Amino acid sequence: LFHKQNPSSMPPGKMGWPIIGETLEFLSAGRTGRPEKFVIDRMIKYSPECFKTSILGQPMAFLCGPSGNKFLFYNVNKSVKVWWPNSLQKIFPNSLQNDSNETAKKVKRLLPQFLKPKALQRYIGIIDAISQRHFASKWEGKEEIIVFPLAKEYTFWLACRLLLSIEDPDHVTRLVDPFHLLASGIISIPTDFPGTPFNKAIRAAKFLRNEFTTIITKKKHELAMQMATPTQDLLSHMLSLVDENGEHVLSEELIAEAIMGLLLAGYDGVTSTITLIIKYLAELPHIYDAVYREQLEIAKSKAPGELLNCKDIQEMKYSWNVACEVMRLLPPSPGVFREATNDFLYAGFTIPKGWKLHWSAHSTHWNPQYFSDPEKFNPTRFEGTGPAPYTYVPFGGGPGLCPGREYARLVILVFMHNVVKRFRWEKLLPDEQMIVHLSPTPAKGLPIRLISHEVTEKED
Ligand code: HEM
Repeated sequence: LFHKQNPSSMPPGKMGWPIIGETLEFLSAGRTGRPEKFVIDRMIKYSPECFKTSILGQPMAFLCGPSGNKFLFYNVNKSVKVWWPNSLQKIFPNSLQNDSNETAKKVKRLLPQFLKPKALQRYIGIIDAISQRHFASKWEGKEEIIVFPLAKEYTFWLACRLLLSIEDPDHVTRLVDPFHLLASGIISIPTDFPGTPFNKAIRAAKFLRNEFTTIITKKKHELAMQMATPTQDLLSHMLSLVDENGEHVLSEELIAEAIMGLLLAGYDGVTSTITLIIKYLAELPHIYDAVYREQLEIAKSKAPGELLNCKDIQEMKYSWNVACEVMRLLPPSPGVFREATNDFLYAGFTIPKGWKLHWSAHSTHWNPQYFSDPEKFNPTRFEGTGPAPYTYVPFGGGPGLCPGREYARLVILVFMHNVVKRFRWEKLLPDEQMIVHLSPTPAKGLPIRLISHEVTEKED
């Protein structure tokens, strides 16, 4: 399929306007909450395997279907390399995604050590404790809340604790807004004038870089004084790495950049998934009931005050299938970009060197060939052997598979446990639209009315 032949035709498709290409169509499909339409419409019109377009200032080929996904997962550093939009490269000049950077490679190799299931097990109790504190201070006693900003707080709070051991609420609050500005400026048209999302993101990145440098210096001091341990959080882990000569492996600058990248990678996707779980559970009472039953069993098995553990998480099978179905319908990460490092043929089409490539989870997640009635919410799709290989790809695949997926799973499941244990809820805006910029978000942040189980039980 992918071997070299005589130059063949370019992929079918439209390059759109000069420079902006089809960027506006791409962004507006997201803005109206139907990002999959950009991909699926073109697959139908041009080819189910590959089409060309021009977005974010670049000629680009979308490789579609399971074979497109697989090709892009496995050919990194062969026919393709990782590429991020120019906006991201300007915000993160030392990004971990820059594969030519040797030290970045070291950080990448280190991440799985901290983020693998075994290493994360010891944090389940902490995640539960923080989650309970979050519900006690932000949800309980309220009749109406807006979910998205609270989900952001929860996710960011946890990341600050698990990656950096920051516990002071004022400190977390000081970081959260710049962080959101950074996240929203990443996929934007890179015009650097005061007031543009891109400009705000660059300024936020500068502020956060300074903050993290201060945190790193403090942590270094604590480690030296044995007031912190190397395993207490990811930062301590990174700071404690020394080579055979006793020299520190990672520079402080790179650690600051790595932490920022990690917070960013983990923050948006998890926040979006949690918010959308609340949305779907409000819309689908039978799904809510099944999740509630599963979580209630686990809650009943615990002694008062006992925190969740690894075994409890294993019991949350149905809840995880629900989360997976949410990520199928509205993938938190819109897919990833690559760049062709030489001319090659794909599915009989010529892809020229320098062209950007994109795999989009929508090309399979919304394809009836792999997911029957794709628009239907059906968590049972994930039972048994589950979806066919390379069709369900919210976390990517192959060597670049997201190293944070287990972390995401724990944070999402602990949240589901604590929320259904306490409440039912109703959407206050039944027709609230979705917007997809980086990750999908309800346009008004998902305002809901909370109904506490205690109240319902008393009324019964
Ligand atoms: C629902 C939540 C999440 C989703 C949907 C998600 C999705 C993804 C995807 C699609 C990729 C790209 C794979 C590729 O290049 O082909 C990725 C990479 C990455 N993710 Fe996640 N992610 C999530 C949460 C997290 C969390 C919580 C962390 C960290 C704690 C994290 C850290 C990373 C890192 C460091 C990479 C880059 C890996 C590399 O370049 O080798 N992610 N993620």
